[in-house]
Amino acid sequence: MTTKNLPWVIKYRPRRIDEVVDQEQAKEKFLPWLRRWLQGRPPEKKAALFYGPAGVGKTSLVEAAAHEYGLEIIEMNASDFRRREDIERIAKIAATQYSLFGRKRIILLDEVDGISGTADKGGLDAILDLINATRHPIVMTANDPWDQKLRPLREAALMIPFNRLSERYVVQALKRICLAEKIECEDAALKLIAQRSEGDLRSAINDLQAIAEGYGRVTVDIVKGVLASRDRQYSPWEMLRHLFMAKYAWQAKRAVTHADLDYTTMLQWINENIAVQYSDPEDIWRAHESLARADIFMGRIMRSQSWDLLSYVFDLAGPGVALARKKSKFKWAKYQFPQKILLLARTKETREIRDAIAEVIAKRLHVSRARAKSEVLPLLSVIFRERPDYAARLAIGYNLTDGMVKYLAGPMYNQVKEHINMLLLRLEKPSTVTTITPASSATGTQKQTAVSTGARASSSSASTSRRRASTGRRSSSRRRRKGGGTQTTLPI
Ligand SMILES: Nc1ncnc2c1ncn2[C@@H]1O[C@H](COP(=O)(O)OP(=O)(O)OP(=O)(O)O)[C@@H](O)[C@H]1O
Repeated sequence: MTTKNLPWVIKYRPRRIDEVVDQEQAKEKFLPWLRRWLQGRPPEKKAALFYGPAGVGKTSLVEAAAHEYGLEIIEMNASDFRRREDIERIAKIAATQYSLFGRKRIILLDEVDGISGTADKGGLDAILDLINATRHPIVMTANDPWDQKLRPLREAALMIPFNRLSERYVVQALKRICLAEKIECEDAALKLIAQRSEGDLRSAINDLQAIAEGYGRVTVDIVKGVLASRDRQYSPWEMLRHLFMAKYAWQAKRAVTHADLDYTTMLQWINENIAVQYSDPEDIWRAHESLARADIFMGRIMRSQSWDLLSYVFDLAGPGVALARKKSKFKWAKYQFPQKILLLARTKETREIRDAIAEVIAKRLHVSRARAKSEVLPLLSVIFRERPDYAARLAIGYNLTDGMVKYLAGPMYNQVKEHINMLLLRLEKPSTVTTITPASSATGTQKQTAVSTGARASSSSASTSRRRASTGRRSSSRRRRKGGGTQTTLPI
């Protein structure tokens, strides 16, 4: 992926310790502890536990320090703590002094508060064993380290608190990104984003990128509009973005419960965008598995009206899909409109055109609309595809709209249109210009065009075009005699 497509939280993450802003107290505790490791004098507490709200620089500080001191990062997160072989793999690494290339290491155990209840007791014990045996610094991160079950970890680690960033620093960070991306950003707009983020720089940067990419600039009005709409409901695109970016189950659940879509359509949107967002086949498989279960519950709800099952749909379609991502790196994906919905829309459009053609035929041939549709329309379609010259006469004679001609002629549309134009030119005075003009009412809801000639034709209204269709040869020839020459209707 080029840096152009990278999420800005990744593109602009700190590379140096001094780029991690507004966390001076944390640095004051962490850096001396780390330096002792690097000087070969491991501190008494072999692990540090970074704790505090999301998006304030806990992981960034580890990464920046590793970069600055040339350390190799070995990283694990909560979902790996359950797999014995993963813990053993990391334990082996922790027990060796140097990496293959002679670099020192730092072990990062992200989100240790994700270890839940007794189910992960084995994982917790394995981490404690790791801390005892390690020959490398271990940094753990957590948002909420105060759970009773994490007590042994708290006791084994140097506790390092992280605070929410102050508004001033968030605004500064956003401004730097605006400059680098050459985006017009109003200071007051950045302030609004910062206030809204409540000290979570990750969420502020994500908001900035979404607004800048969506609107091309960041102004107070735009930010106000976007933030207000967010309090209401998520558009399908916002829902997907929040869902796939969710780090915690509650974020993913919020994305699906706030989607401004009916539940079945929402599942469709997620279904068709999983593979757009995830790249690892196993992640994709897991996400679809969870979504399929959500769909089964949805089916049950529709059949039995048991709406109490809805929370299972939300859990499986939200956290189930979001937390299925284990290996795929986050990327800034362009979500697509579900093809299934597009196809349904197209079918509706086609149905409307067929009805309109049937109406024209029924009036002309004095047959029912049903008969026109089942018996005449297929025949007409064959003629339009086989005999463009004759089709042109029919189109003009029946006063068919451009949409109708397109539907009947299919791939032969251009040929039929050519014949229509030639015919119209022959019928009119040589100086007349041939145009395809709007006749918006011909099929009710659709915007269509009727086949006509002459400069004034564009002003012809729907009712006159219908009248012309029924009065046929006499009215058109009368108009030609009068010298108006705006609409030609051919007999068949
Ligand atoms: N103090 C900071 N200084 C500079 N950038 C920051 C800071 N905090 C957050 N960021 C930006 O936000 C992104 C996310 O930060 P980071 O992953 O370090 O948060 P975190 O505190 O580890 O959050 P979580 O608890 O959710 O893991 C970073 O990539 C960086 O762009």
